[in-house]
Amino acid sequence: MRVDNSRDRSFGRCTNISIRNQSTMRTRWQRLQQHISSCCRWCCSSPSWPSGPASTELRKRYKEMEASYEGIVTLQPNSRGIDDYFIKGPMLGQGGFGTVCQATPTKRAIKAQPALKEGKGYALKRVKLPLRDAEIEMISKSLLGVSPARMLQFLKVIGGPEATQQHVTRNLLRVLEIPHTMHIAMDLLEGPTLRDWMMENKARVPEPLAADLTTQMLKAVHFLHRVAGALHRDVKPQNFGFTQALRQDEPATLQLFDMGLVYVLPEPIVEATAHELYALGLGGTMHWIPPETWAGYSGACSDIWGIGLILHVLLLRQLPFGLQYCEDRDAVYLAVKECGPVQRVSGEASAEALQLVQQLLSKDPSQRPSTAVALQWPWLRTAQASSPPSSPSPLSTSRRRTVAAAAAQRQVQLPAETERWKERSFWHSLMLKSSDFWSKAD
Ligand SMILES: Nc1ncnc2c1ncn2[C@@H]1O[C@H](COP(=O)(O)OP(=O)(O)OP(=O)(O)O)[C@@H](O)[C@H]1O
Repeated sequence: MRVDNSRDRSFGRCTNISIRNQSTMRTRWQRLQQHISSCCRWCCSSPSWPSGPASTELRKRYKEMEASYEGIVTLQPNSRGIDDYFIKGPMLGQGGFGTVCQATPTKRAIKAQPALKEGKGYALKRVKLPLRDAEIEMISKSLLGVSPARMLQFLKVIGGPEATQQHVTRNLLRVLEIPHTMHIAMDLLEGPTLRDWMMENKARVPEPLAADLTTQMLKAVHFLHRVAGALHRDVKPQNFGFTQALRQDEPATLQLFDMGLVYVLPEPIVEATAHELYALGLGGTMHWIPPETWAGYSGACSDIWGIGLILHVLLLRQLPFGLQYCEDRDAVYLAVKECGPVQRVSGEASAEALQLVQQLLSKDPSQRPSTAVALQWPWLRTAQASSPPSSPSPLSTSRRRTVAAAAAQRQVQLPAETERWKERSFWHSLMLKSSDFWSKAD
């Protein structure tokens, strides 16, 4: 069914946007929202796997996929554990949903997934699965919503070599430790996250570099939409990372990682579907959620909003719409709901750069350029051609990121108590995790 946006006029003009009717999914999602806050309190105190339909289906799906894809392993209780597959190293980071450590694959892991290389370091994310069936249904919404064949297609794309070329961190092996843990082995990002880099570099980013980073982010999202056929739903600086430690005068490669909220679509996005919205409910990280997602809808154009916000921060060192003043969910919701066009701050960025920011941050998602259109934006080309290639300045701390190094960077960079509240809350918004949002949800 195609409908206009009349169901929620408060979010502005959304004419000509088709919304796929997924009413059953929506009802299910609304029901599941009651459980969202408890997602952050997943625990594995009970040794038994829940026996409801969603968990049975999930296990069945994994078993089916394991049989035809080397990127999946399921481990039964009392059989082998993750330690038979990876030798764990230092912690790399902790998100709201998982902890990530460095790890090298054992022969067994390489046998399971030959793309893993002996002696090479990978990032291993450990996610505790919920024990309640409703929560399993919620986090597996995407997995259970498409056919196993389609899901396999998606996993193969994000585990394949093209992902690396297209600025997406490869997900190589998923190990489901029944009953309670999922491990995901990814390529290791050796440089800082974009958030850590932005926090260390206080100056505004020169336009050629901002254009280069924006192009890389757009390419990543374009690949996810058009080739992998999925929506990311959590585009923010915390989810982009540099593949290598940053060095003066060396170009830096940015990659999109953290597929935790990814929604796999039945088919890849094409230009004709780039503005379709799907009733997926509310999801993402507070300050980075676009207007239509607050109203329960997301589409490819919703991922564009996050890139617009990042570009705004790169160019102007602040979030638009007064978002940096917003400390809670209601304030963020109101700021986005009431937002108008991005204001031009004269002298701070070129008119051409601001024009792209304004388009990416159109309140009406149908007015946002698709990734294909944005990648052709004249400013992205002219800005990069206008000066010799610039590179992001290296961070002062350790080249290889470890939790200690990242924490040290943050400690050094977080503004002191005496500094303005505005700036403190801006940095605070960059530190938020998607789970912080949910834990504060009603
Ligand atoms: N491939 C990787 N290479 C290096 N470090 C990584 C990698 N993936 C994740 N990390 C580190 O682990 C941290 C947490 O990872 P991730 O963002 O995937 O967790 P999350 O629980 O989904 O987070 P969030 O709650 O923000 O969505 C990241 O901020 C990053 O520092």
